[in-house]
Amino acid sequence: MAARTVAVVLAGGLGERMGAGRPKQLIEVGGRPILAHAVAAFDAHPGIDEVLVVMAAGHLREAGVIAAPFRSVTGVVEGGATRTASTVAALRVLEQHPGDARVLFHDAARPFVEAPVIDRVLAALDGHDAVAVGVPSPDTIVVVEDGVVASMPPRETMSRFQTPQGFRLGTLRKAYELALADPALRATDDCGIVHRYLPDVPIRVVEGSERNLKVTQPLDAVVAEHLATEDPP
Ligand SMILES: Nc1ccn([C@@H]2O[C@H](COP(=O)(O)OP(=O)(O)OP(=O)(O)O)[C@@H](O)[C@H]2O)c(=O)n1
Ligand SMILES: C[C@](O)(CO)[C@H](O)COP(=O)(O)O
Repeated sequence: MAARTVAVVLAGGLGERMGAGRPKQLIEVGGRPILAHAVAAFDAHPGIDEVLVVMAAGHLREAGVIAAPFRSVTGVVEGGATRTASTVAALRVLEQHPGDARVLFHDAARPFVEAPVIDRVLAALDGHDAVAVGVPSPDTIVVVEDGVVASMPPRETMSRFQTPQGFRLGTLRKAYELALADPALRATDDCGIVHRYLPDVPIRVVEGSERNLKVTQPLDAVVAEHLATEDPP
């Protein structure tokens, strides 16, 4: 199979912090589900060949209906109990793709990812096997241990990670192979897996966007509704 560029939209979570009684990616903002916004961003991007949706168990039919209008969606598959397990489910579906394929993992909970951010990730994958998206932190970030400050990294070195995170598929496969053999595996994202298990692989960080927020708690849904209805910048 020729190397393609695949966007995986991770929608396998249950949205417990949102407390909406159903996965937050099914909630509507600006008149359509959060999941539809995220899928639409990749479907419309000329650099993306296909989109794979990973959905929470019990909600595949609903996700299928949402994904149906998008021509580049090639599948809606069931996720796992953790974000990491949902990525593994996607990697299984992508088994036939060659190692030099480009794959972008995006949180369905980030409905307003913009084309320039996707452009930057794709461009950086020409020179790097792993790419993250980050924005500067307006707050001072500290490491807290046992309720006291253990260290205060210089703020200008701090970046808040967003998605999509991009990889050459072979590199991500290798990182996950090592991760899955580790009984102490814990990670909040796919770059975390590469950083921990393939520490010699540089992870290029490109500029994200403040609009690319992750809808996590009820206040985020209010902000998202506002962003969905305001005029584009
Ligand atoms: N088992 C999981 C958990 C999370 N995700 C996805 O990873 C993204 C970021 O996760 P998060 O914001 O934590 O979503 P939830 O897990 O749904 O939220 P919560 O932790 O509040 O339950 C979301 O798009 C979510 O659907 C996933 O695909 N599979
Ligand atoms: C991948 C991520 O969005 C980067 O900020 C974040 O780590 C996801 O964390 P979550 O706990 O699954 O929301």
